[in-house]
Amino acid sequence: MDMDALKRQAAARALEEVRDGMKLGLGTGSTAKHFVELLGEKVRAGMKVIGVPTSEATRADAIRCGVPLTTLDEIDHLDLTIDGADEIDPALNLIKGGGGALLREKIVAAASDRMIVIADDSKWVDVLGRFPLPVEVIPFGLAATQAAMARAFSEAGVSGEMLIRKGKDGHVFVTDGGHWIVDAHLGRIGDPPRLAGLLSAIPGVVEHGLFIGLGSVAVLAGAQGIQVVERP
Ligand SMILES: O=C[C@H](O)[C@H](O)[C@H](O)COP(=O)(O)O
Repeated sequence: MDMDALKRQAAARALEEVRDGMKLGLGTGSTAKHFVELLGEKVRAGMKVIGVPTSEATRADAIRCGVPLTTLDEIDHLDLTIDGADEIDPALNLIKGGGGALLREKIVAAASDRMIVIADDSKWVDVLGRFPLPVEVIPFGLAATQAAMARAFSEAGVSGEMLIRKGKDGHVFVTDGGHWIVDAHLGRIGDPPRLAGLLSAIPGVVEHGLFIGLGSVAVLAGAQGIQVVERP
């Protein structure tokens, strides 16, 4: 089965957790897009839900699929967020932000009672870090911020190249919040909560792609079927 079919299966399984009347966080990326499309079918069949999108791309998808939207200014609490991930470890720590939406994704996940992470099972890893860690930064003082990041990496026992993300057009990638992303190629992150804390303490870092204690359940689709893993 191709990867896209697995992503859709994970999205369909997560949709079974959605109840009438729920306030939902809508994730970003190719897996979350399947969820929004399937949710749109339910809405057209009469289900009443309202969603908060985690990116301008998801906002456009949700509108196209007829999913009613609101914002975290109108409501301050969500029942459930469904989102993809770039890597998931057995503690359900995540790396997110491959699509650049980590900041809004984390704000929305943190405002939710539960977060279901949907993915094909290639995202499941023993140790996070093979996927470059996205760190959203303020362009002002970038060299100083990167130096502080290097110190944080060293304190957390990791190291690796930091690359400023470029878009397909070759220009610096700019997030929905107007910031830049540094992708840190760390290889192996032995202690994700420690690194998360160190990065969060750097003034020029707006947010990082380590999601610690936010994922409640992972729905993983693979050749052998669907696996549902609860956070230990
Ligand atoms: O910024 C993007 C998000 O964190 C995505 O959820 C993540 O990159 C996974 O995306 P995909 O489902 O396309 O692999």
